[in-house]
Amino acid sequence: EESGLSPTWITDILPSVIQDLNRYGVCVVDNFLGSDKAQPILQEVEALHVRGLFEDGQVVSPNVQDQARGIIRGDKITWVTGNEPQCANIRRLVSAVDSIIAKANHHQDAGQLAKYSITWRSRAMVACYPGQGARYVKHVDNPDGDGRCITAIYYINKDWTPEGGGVLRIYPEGNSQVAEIEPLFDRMLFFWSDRRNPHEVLPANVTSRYAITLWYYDQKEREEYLSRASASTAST
Ligand SMILES: O=C(O)CCC(=O)Nc1cc2ccccc2cn1
Ligand SMILES: [Mn+2]
Repeated sequence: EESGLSPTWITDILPSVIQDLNRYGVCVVDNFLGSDKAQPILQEVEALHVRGLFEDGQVVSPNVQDQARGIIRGDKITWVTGNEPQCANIRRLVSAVDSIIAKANHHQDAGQLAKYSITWRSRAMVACYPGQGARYVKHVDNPDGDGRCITAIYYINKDWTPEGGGVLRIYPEGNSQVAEIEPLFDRMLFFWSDRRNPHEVLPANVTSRYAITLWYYDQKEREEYLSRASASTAST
């Protein structure tokens, strides 16, 4: 794949990613990279963890009512660009996801994806839920138009069982169906980042529930958000 051409597997899964996002707002791809490529990614993440690079997520919410509810998220996170020396395999994952998102965005049958121009993405957020019931309360990733249009989450939990917990529950807007996504090894998940997909992480019992998240930005929404933000700081 280093030739820069997208591997055939990327073009093969593209239609189902586009179709599922348009139809359900959510898309799950199992055996995304194949275990021989997924395993080294897990090892890099475990190495980051062993080296103590994970910090507590936002342990207590800035606003009071959330504080009254106690911890709103129990994840520990670290951000990587993928260019760090020990993250070569994470970088391969990131470039594979970049390629899928770019091709889907420009595909002639992109549907709702066509209204976005996805020109930017976040760094990779590597998260670990340390077990003992760690969870993330129901929330929307992008409730107020900060530019994020697609959330991409890659799970790397070997031999996951229901007792392990840590299921991602998505409540697709306008749909009575709740989606329960098990954080399985080498599973890739895409969903719209806005209010269409409130979601929560149910209490995790396994020692470490790992996931790598990327957020993709729509250029127009991002620029409008930044100009609003700068206008508000200018006026203060
Ligand atoms: O790991 C999963 O299955 C998803 C967890 C999740 O929703 N994480 C998450 C993490 C976030 C960190 C900072 C700001 C917003 C955030 C929104 N969501
Ligand atoms: Mn989220």
